[in-house]
Amino acid sequence: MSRLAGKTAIVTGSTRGIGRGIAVRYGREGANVVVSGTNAELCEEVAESIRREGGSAIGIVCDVSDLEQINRLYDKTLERFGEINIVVNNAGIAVFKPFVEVEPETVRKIWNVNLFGTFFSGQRAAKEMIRQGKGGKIINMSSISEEVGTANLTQYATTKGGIKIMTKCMALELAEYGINVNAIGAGVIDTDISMEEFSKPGMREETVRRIPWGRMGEPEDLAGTAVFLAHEDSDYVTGTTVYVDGGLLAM
Ligand SMILES: NC(=O)C1=CN([C@@H]2O[C@H](COP(=O)(O)OP(=O)(O)OC[C@H]3O[C@@H](n4cnc5c(N)ncnc54)[C@H](O)[C@@H]3O)[C@@H](O)[C@H]2O)C=CC1
Ligand SMILES: C[C@H](O)[C@@H]1OC(=O)[C@H](O)[C@@H]1O
Repeated sequence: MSRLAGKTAIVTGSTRGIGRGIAVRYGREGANVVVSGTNAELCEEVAESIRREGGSAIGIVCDVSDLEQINRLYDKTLERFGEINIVVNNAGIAVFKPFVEVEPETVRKIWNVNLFGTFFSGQRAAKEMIRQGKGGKIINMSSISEEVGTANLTQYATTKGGIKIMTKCMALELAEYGINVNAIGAGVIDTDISMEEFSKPGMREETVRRIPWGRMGEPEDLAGTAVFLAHEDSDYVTGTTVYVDGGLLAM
């Protein structure tokens, strides 16, 4: 289980949920992992949990909606590990609200984290990978929401649709450098992002009822795909979304 030995991976928004699951798995696969998020203590806590298992990890604070902090994340990673081979642009937020009610500040905030953050972290990743001249792997966290509409999530789904086409355009531009750019299209995963929504009466049961696999996903359900897209086994895969959704999109 050392499929990523010798590689350095940044995972944005990895203090909990899906990002944490990916960071922990990357640690088990031998990568140097940079755990990142807006809370310094939590970054260090997750990095420490990876080190306790024998992995290599550090925590670096980064709010991905701030370009200066993105640049600091990459500078510090290079300072510590010398190279960046894998970047998972996972940080994301969602607010459930009807289209006709959602306020401009909320929309701006979501677009800044989900779109601006993914775009400019990806841009810096690409610049470093081109400079290093060894290719690289960029993985953007998307959703089934890039493909199907969801009521009350227009402000969020718009960002995932954007990430879908961003992934394709980046893949085209970066192919000549041997840099793969792909997305993971997650289904409904049991994390804090939708905790409030799923605590409404009947919501969880109704959602699970629609999932062919019969349960919501767990962060661990995505980790294997994240390893595949970070590994040379996926060298001929680029510009696409791999859906991990328990069959939701098959309906
Ligand atoms: N849970 C789900 O059902 C699905 C989630 N996703 C996506 O997966 C990604 C991770 O979400 P979850 O783990 O589910 O949610 P979560 O809320 O548990 O985790 C989100 C992570 O992003 C971090 N984050 C938030 N704002 C940030 C910022 N400005 N800068 C840096 N980090 C920030 C949070 O601290 C947290 O670590 C998101 O991009 C989300 O859109 C996609 C499809 C389904
Ligand atoms: C925020 C949603 O509950 C979550 O995010 C997604 O992208 C999925 O479609 C889930 O519904």
